[in-house]
Amino acid sequence: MKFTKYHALGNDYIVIAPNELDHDMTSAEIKTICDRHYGVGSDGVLYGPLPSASCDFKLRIFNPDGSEAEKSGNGLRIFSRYLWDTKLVTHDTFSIETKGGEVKATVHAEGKRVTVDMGKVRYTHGSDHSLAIRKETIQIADQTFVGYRASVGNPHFVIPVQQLSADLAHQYGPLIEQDARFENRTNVQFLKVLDRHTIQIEIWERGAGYTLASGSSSTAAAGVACGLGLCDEIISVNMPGGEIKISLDQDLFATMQGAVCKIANGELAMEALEDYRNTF
Ligand SMILES: N[C@@H](CCC[C@H](N)C(=O)O)C(=O)O
Repeated sequence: MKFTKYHALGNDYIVIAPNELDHDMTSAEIKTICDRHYGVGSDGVLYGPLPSASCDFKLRIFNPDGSEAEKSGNGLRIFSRYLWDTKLVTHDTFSIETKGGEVKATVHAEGKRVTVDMGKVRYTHGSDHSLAIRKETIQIADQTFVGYRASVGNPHFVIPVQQLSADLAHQYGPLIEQDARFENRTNVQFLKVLDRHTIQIEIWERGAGYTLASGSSSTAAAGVACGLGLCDEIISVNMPGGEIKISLDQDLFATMQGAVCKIANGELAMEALEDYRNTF
């Protein structure tokens, strides 16, 4: 099965075209492909392009635990680069349908940089999209955190802190992701505001774990920083893997721009997709 691997600031994805398989990918296959010992290893699988009734292309996004995500900012930039590299697009701007909404993508510099209109940041995980930003106190193990829900199609819980560390994400991220108050689990960001145009985040991704960067997390964190009146509309988001630029308009429609790098074209042996772990 042919695949292409890319990373966006260290957030790595494997792109698989639907015609590489004679069936829909199973969750066990996705888990194996993403496994860093038994598979190729990645923070997720991008399955597409699929036909779309409303957009130029449709994309399905899978987490390494086999669950399906509504949206992925880095995933969308990577998929746009893949469309460019494989010459499936002949112009710079095109539309992509995801489970979490339709987006417009624009490639620059031969796809090495991509801009995606991520849609509106909403301060809820639910269907009431008119909600104002709302503080939530959450008790996790020995700690009390104050955070804010946000969604750009997929759910996020953003926690502003004074002292930011990767340990916070590693230690509390998995517990917050699985907390019963989040009906569909959540992505988690610890946020430090550096100035009115710069924030720094540490990320725990739903279904993936600690990642070096995340586009939807950057968008959600910038939306919360802006909603709290701590930042203006143009925000640089610093993460361990690098920087993403977010622009928000007055209605909180977000545009994200960042880098994409190709790692490899490859061919996965079908043997790896069999339940290899149970055979010895
Ligand atoms: N890395 C992504 C987010 C991927 C999806 C996420 N884990 C979820 O389940 O919502 C990004 O760059 O946005």
